[in-house]
Amino acid sequence: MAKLRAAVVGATGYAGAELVRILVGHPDVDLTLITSRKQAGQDYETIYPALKKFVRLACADSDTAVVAENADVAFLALPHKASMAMAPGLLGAGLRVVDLSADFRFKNQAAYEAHYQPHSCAHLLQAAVYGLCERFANQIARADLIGNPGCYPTSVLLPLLPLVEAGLVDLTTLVADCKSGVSGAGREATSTTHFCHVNESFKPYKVGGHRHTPEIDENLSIAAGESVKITFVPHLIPMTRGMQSTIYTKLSAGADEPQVRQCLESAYGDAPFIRLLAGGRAPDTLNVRGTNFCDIGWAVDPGSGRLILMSAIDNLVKGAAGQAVQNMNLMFGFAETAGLDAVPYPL
Ligand SMILES: NC(=O)C1=CN([C@@H]2O[C@H](COP(=O)(O)OP(=O)(O)OC[C@H]3O[C@@H](n4cnc5c(N)ncnc54)[C@H](OP(=O)(O)O)[C@@H]3O)[C@@H](O)[C@H]2O)C=CC1
Ligand SMILES: CC(=O)N[C@@H](CCC(=O)OP(=O)(O)O)C(=O)O
Repeated sequence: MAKLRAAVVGATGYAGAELVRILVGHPDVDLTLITSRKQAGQDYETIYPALKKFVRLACADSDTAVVAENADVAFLALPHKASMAMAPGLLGAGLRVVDLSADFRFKNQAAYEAHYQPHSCAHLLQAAVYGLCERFANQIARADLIGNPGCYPTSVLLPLLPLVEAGLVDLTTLVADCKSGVSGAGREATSTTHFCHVNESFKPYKVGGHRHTPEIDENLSIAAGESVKITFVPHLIPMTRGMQSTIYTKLSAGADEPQVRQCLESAYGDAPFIRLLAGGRAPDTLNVRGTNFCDIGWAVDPGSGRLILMSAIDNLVKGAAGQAVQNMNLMFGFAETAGLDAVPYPL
């Protein structure tokens, strides 16, 4: 049977490179096209030498018509705004699209526009499916356009959504304290992501105004059936990849730890990429590095009675490219783990 033809648009960026790495090892996919504007014409192995002997493609320019001719599915690993300029043309040509930017993550256009920019194809927002695979697999399977979730929202929503749906947590007391490796900021160094600024340093950023807050709020609110506002504080940590989120909340009246455990087990017992760590064990970014796993731990603090949820993902994999490929697997009826089943490094 012919393999599915896949294109990675923005293949020279960090999320794009991770997509290329995963897709060249995918049993059901032929990676037919990789693109970049600035590095068009350049052999990929000269850009990412680690992939020599695995990728024998040169970058094509990021042109909608060329992508449409050469692929059945397109991954848009582009900045916000660039994705919404390309997606309608690709959909119109019959491709299915997984967009890694925020352009198709929101149902609420006003919320998107308040934190990003005016939307140029807002008519697609309702048809697009939020690609949080463990929660929306049925809708994803039928979707032509996926808004792949942000890395921080993935790490916060996976532990929290089942508990919110079950009414186990007090929605007025949610706090998410999250840390990301520097690759989350993309390939272009800035004055705040430069080695000298990040090395041996640790700090919160965009406090009270990060664009992932409305994305988290929208999904918590849908799950709760009422407006929910979380306090979310991101931090930059001096490592290349990895994301750790610690979430604090009061339990609802009468709720306890065994109910929390049962709720998470019933939500994720069969989920191939969620690993539940019972007994207060803390997830560690080391254990998910390069993998599509989300490790989740929890504990009830005996003093305050607060529930503490903890999650660890690789921001480039479960937080971006891995989840994007998992979405493609669900859309095309492949095994959910296809291309994503490499065994993690134990250290
Ligand atoms: N890094 C991460 O951990 C995560 C990233 N994401 C999302 O994935 C997307 C890509 O992120 P990331 O890989 O980090 O970003 P990078 O800056 O590393 O890469 C961006 C890519 O897009 C191309 N590009 C940039 N501007 C444009 C444009 N205007 N039109 C067409 N192509 C363009 C670049 O190549 P060229 O300029 O040569 O065309 C490059 O290949 C973003 O939307 C990001 O929010 C999501 C979750 C996590
Ligand atoms: C460390 C760092 O800078 N992280 C990025 C978020 C990562 C990401 O790419 O998120 P989107 O998919 O929504 O763009 C940030 O805080 O903006």
